[in-house]
Amino acid sequence: MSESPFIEIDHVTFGYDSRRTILNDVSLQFARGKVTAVLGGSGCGKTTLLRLIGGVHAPNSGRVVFDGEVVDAGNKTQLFRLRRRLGMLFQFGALFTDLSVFDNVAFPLREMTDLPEALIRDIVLMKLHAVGLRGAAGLRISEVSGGMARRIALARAIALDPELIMYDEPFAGLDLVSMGVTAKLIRTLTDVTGTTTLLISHDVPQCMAISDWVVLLATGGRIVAQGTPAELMASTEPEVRQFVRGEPDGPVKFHYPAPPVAVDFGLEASR
Ligand SMILES: Nc1ncnc2c1ncn2[C@@H]1O[C@H](COP(=O)(O)OP(=O)(O)OP(=O)(O)O)[C@@H](O)[C@H]1O
Repeated sequence: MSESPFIEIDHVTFGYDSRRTILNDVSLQFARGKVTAVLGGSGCGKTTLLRLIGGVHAPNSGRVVFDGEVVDAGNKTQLFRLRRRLGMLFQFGALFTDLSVFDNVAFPLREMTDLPEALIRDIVLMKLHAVGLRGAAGLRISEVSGGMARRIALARAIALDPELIMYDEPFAGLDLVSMGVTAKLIRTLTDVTGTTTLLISHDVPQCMAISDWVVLLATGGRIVAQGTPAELMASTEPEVRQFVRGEPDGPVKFHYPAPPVAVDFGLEASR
């Protein structure tokens, strides 16, 4: 990577408590202006990684570097400044259901800036236009489909023109068409605005289709592999193949270690 990365995870170890390490000596880089996807099974620490980047938690050791600045989870002034540069699309959108589409997108602008309402209106309509939903501004959230809700959440995430956008499971719960629309939108927004995009997901095909770089993560934050989608799809490494093809069994076993079936069902004396 020639240019300095926008985000650097530098030998980070983290656990929510002392009993269990969630990320163990993880080092990763997220390139400027690119879409990077972090793929991995449930519980391997993807969301935790986003929380560390956002300064919600501090690593036990190692550093998170945000555009050259070490993130200090204890420094409120710094966090406020950095979070102003960060857009976040939460799992399932997390929209305010009692507000209109317009007010959901306007929310961060009203909370974080002193812009006059007339300007806020123009920005909100522009952002909704970018996701194809300017015409839906007056609807209530209860009146929109799941796919539309995801796009509204996207419009809200880009309201403040962030330099980094982090998407937590942007495809979860969507039908195939809405998934494709959302994926294409993430790619287009990155290209048009030059943001750095970080995407965490279980969805291999969508991530492969829109990412510049893909990281495969396993339990403990172990990096199984990383590379361009083409490199990973062509890999002959058994664990990578299992991952990208979604095969139920391979180096990662379907069965959690257990005694033989015959022993558990009393068909054979335990050894
Ligand atoms: N606030 C918390 N306190 C304690 N443990 C937590 C907390 N949040 C997550 N964990 C645990 O940390 C591990 C990693 O969780 P994380 O949400 O980062 O995984 P993930 O890869 O994003 O999973 P998923 O794909 O299911 O969202 C899990 O075992 C989870 O139970």
